[in-house]
Amino acid sequence: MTTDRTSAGATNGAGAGAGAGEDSRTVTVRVPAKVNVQLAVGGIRPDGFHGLANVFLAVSLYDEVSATPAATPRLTVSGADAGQVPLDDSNLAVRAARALATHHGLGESDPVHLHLSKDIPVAGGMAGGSADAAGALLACDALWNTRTSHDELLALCAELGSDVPFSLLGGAALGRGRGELLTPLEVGGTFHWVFAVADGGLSTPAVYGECDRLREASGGGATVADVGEPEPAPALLDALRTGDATALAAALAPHGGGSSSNDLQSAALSLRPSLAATLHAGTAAGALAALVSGSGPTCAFLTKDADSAETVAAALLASGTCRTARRATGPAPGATVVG
Ligand SMILES: C[C@](O)(CO)[C@H](O)COP(=O)(O)OP(=O)(O)OC[C@H]1O[C@@H](n2ccc(N)nc2=O)[C@H](O)[C@@H]1O
Ligand SMILES: Nc1ncnc2c1ncn2[C@@H]1O[C@H](COP(=O)(O)OP(=O)(O)OP(=O)(O)O)[C@@H](O)[C@H]1O
Repeated sequence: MTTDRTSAGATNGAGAGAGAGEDSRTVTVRVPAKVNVQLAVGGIRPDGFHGLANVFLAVSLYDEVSATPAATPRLTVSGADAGQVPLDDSNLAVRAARALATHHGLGESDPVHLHLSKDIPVAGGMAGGSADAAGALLACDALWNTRTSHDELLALCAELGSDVPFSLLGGAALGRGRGELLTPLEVGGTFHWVFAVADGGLSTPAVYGECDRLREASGGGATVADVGEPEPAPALLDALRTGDATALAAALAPHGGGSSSNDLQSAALSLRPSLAATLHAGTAAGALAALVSGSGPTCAFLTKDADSAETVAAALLASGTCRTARRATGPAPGATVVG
């Protein structure tokens, strides 16, 4: 079911611009979801974030963000998960538009109607809110003709959230720091994925907190000193560079069994034990590898090709272990103006 929700006063500024009426000048930006093919989580830093070696891959599930001049600020959202998206000032797209306006000293003089057409699962570990933030930045920059440089846009993205710079960049990249310091990665082919979307989301801070709790309980500690510097796996980077799905699958489960290149996987499973059945259903149907996407609860399945992806998606749906199964390929381009 598609819902369309509206909020008045939810975008940049509170008042009407001088005579500005809603008009037909709309800029639309398409932004991809992500899967973390590796998420090596270090210790807690003094600022409360975790140091990461975060290998991002953008995949072909997209949100679209449209910005239109309006008499008063507005935010509307459509899509199957629209009911779960906040319409107030906490919405990341609203925060992004405000951040850009402030950066250019525009104040509240150019109210916009932001519309989010959501196809990325909400609170699913696929950076949906981050995609909307990156999309709103690019759309408002084009609408306001503020000509923000790529580096300035990346800096604004980093202020909005750790995943937001990658949503702007797309493709594949290694994220250091808290995930915001990006180095683009070469990818030698197209990878086919299936994403099993769960009922209900998981909170990202709660999953990081559970990761710390599990580490402390096993005697490993949770600070930088205890955990050490996270590093990307050379075999995983090689598999991306050569476009070799079988080699990438091996790197996603480096020690066989239930091991995962995603250090948050055991925390997501601890908070949502039913995900074990989802992971099992996909591998039993022939997926090359299965892992939790980022902080979850979406589960990601790497498949040999498009036909295998179709088989795995059908089996996941039939298993009753997920709400829906979506097919996608990666890498996908980053935030792009489409209209
Ligand atoms: C799990 C991932 O999606 C993997 O890409 C990201 O690390 C999360 O990125 P995000 O959703 O953009 O997260 P942010 O909005 O920056 O941070 C939300 C919360 O997640 C936790 N957080 C996030 C990133 C990070 N490197 N360490 C953390 O501990 C912190 O509790 C933080 O307050
Ligand atoms: N534009 C937005 N779209 C979706 N959620 C948003 C948005 N803005 C703010 N949020 C809030 O952010 C929370 C996380 O949503 P999001 O879809 O970004 O999760 P996620 O994909 O798990 O994030 P990540 O993978 O970056 O950790 C939601 O529960 C919602 O309250």
